[in-house]
Amino acid sequence: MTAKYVMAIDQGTTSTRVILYDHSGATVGLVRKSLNARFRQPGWVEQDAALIWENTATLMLEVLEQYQIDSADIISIGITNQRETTVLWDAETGQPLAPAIVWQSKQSTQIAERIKDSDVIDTIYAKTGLWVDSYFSATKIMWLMEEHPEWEPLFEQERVRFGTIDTWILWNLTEGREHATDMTNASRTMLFNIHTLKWDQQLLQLAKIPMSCLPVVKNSADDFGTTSLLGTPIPINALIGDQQAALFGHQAFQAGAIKSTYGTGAFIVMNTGHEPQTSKYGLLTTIAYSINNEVNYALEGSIFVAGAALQWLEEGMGILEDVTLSSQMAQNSSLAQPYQDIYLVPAFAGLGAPYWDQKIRGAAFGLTRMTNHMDLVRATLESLAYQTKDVLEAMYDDTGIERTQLVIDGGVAANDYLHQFLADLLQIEITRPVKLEMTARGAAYLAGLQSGFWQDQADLPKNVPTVTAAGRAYQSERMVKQYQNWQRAVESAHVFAYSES
Ligand SMILES: Nc1ncnc2c1ncn2[C@@H]1O[C@H](COP(=O)(O)OP(=O)(O)O)[C@@H](O)[C@H]1O
Ligand SMILES: O=P(O)(O)OC[C@H](O)CO
Repeated sequence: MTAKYVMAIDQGTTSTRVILYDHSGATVGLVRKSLNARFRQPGWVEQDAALIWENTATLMLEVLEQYQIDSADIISIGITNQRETTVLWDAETGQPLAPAIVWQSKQSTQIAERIKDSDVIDTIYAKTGLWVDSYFSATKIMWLMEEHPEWEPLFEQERVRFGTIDTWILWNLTEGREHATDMTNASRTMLFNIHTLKWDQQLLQLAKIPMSCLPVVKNSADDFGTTSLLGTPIPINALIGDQQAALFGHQAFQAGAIKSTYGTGAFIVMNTGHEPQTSKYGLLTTIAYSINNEVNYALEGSIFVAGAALQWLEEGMGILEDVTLSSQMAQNSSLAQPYQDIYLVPAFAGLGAPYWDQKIRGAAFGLTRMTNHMDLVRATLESLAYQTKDVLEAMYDDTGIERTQLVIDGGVAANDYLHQFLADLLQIEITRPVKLEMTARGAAYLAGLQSGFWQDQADLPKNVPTVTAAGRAYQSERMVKQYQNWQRAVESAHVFAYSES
C-alpha cells in the first residue's frame, strides 16, 4: 500500500472539521471552521448551504497545506454529517433554492401535527422507525414546497435536488455531480423504508414529494465517485450520518453496544444487530450502518439540546465567557449542599426522546436570591446527564440489556464536570477517548475499509487512548433524589406549556 492517509469530512451543526488519519489510527491533521445558524423566527434554525460547501472545500485544501501532505497520499475520503438538515437546490444552476433547514428547526411543526392527526402515524413508524416530528427531513421538504409554489415548474422539469448535508457536499465535490446518500442518512428522512431499504412510494405520495428529487441510496461504505478538488483524483468511499459514524468510530459492532455523543445535541445509539428493534418509549429504530448490503440496525434516543445549551449561556445569556470554562464554573458552584439544587430543563426546541414533546419550552426550578451564574452553568451540564439517564432507562427496559459502562464522545464530552457527574448519576464507568472526534473516525474507518486501507473490522486500529470516570458510591443516594427532582421539573414544564392561555 502506498497511500498513507484516509480523510474524514465531519460537517456538524456547530462546525465543520476535516481530519486525516494514518493506518495506526493516529490523527495526523485536523482543521476546523465554525458555522453560524440564523434564528429568523422563534424556533427556526437555518444555515447557509453554499457556505457549508465553501467551508468544506476550504478546509480540505487547508489541511493538506497546513500539515504538508501530498494529495497522492490520501487513499479515500469519508463524509459524515449533521443529519436530517435539508437542502433543496437547482441542478442547473447548482444554487440552493433556500437556506438549509437545520434538524432542530421548527418551521414544519404544524405539518407534523397535521400528519399526527391523520391515521398514518403507525404506518410511518412501522415503515421508517420514526415518530412523526418536524425533526425529520420529510416535513421540512413539505414545508419548503408549500411555502414556494413558484418552484413547481422546476419540480416538473426535474431540476430540483433534495439532499441531507452528505448529499449536498458529495454533489458539489464530485466531477460527475453524484446525487447519492447512504442508508443511515436516508433513514432519517421519514421517506425511507428501513425494511425494504428503498424510498417508500406510499410515503412519497402522502407527502407529495416527487421521487425525481431524491438521491440514490447506497451502503455507508460504497463507491460514491471521485473528486479532483485536491489535485489527484480521490475516491469518496463512505457517507454516514454523524451519530451512526460515532458508533462505528467506537467500534461498537456487537448487538447491545452503545455510545452517547454530546455535540450540539446529544444522541445515544445502541447497535441492535441485523434485526430492527422497536421501542415502547419513543426511541427511534434506525439504521446503524450498512456494508456490502448487510445492514446493522440501532435504537436511538435523540436529545435536541446539549452543547447548544452551553452556547445559549455564552451567546444568549452572556453568563459564560467561554464554554471551555464551564467545567470549572460548575465545580465552583455554591450549591454544594443537597436540597439546594436547581434544575434547568433545556427544552429550547421541545424535548426529544423519550418525551417527544414539541410544545414544551425551557424552564428553571429552585432559584433563590443566592443562585448565581455558576449555579446555572452547573444545572445546564447536569441536565445533559439527566436526559441521558432518561434515554438509558428506556433503552434498558426496551432491550433488557443492563449496562456497566458507557462510552461518550463529542465536543461537550471534554467537560470534566459532566464526565464525573454522568458517572455518579448512572453509577457506572464512563469512558471517553482522549481525542473526542469519534464521528470523523467512524467515517474514516468506513472509507478505509471500502478502499482496502484496512482489510476488515478486525484490522481497524486498536487501543485508542481513553479516560474513564467511575461512579462514586457515596453520591448514589443523593443522585436518586436529584433525578426524581429532574423528573418533577420536566413534568412541571410540560404542564406549564399545555396550560398557556
Ligand atoms: N469544554 C466544553 N464543555 C462544554 N461544552 C463544550 C466544551 N467544548 C465544546 N463544547 C460544546 O461542544 C459543542 C460542539 O461539539 P461538536 O461535537 O464539535 O458539535 P457538532 O458536531 O454539533 O458541530 C458546542 O456546542 C460547544 O458549546
Ligand atoms: O451536530 P450534532 O453533532 O449535534 O449532530 C446532529 C445530529 O446528527 C442531528 O440528528
